[in-house]
Amino acid sequence: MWIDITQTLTSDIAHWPDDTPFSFEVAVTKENSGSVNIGKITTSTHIGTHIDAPFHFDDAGATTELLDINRYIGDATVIELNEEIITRDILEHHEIRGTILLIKTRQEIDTSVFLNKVPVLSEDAVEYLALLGIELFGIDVASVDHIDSKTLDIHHKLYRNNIMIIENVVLTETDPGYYDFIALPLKIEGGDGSPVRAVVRRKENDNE
Ligand SMILES: N[C@@H](CC(=O)c1ccccc1NC=O)C(=O)O
Ligand SMILES: [Zn+2]
Ligand SMILES: [Zn+2]
Repeated sequence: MWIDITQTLTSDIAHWPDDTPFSFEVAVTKENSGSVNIGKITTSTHIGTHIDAPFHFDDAGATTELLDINRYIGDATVIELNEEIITRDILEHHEIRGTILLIKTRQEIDTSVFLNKVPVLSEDAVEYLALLGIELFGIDVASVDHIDSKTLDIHHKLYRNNIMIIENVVLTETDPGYYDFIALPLKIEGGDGSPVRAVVRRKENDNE
């Protein structure tokens, strides 16, 4: 069974301060058109469960339509941590398999609240993930850097180590373990990121 680990896009879903909120409306109604309802969305690309294209933090980085979809489908490990700074030493205490690591740091998520305090990886933790062969890093908060960071050091460090980023995954219903994972970005030309529909399926055999 596939498990949805995506935030629902609602009119009150949290957005970055001063950023574009998410909105959906039925812009044309069946009554008016005589045939169909037609929706219209307005949103930041960094809304809810989403991926960051490298162009988000590097003008020379790849934009959304150029991303390799193979990075966003694969074998994932979910681990649960409570530390504010996630170091290599902490990660070494967990058996991480596959190319995707998802870190669960929250037992409850209110998607209408923008959390200002988030756990972050240390630089040596990023190097360790690269050493393990991780290609996609995900976490259940709005950013892989401190919320007030202007330099986005961990975004850049992950990028330099060839690790892509997914933020705001919902892991409240997901126990630590090994999963198949899919979360595909929209093919937005010139895009700096994209909301995704992220799903996981527990591996039947944990030795797989
Ligand atoms: N790096 C964040 C987004 C981010 O930093 C941001 C998004 C919208 C408006 C402002 C932002 N950062 C401001 O300092 C992210 O990856 O979603
Ligand atoms: Zn983002
Ligand atoms: Zn980000």
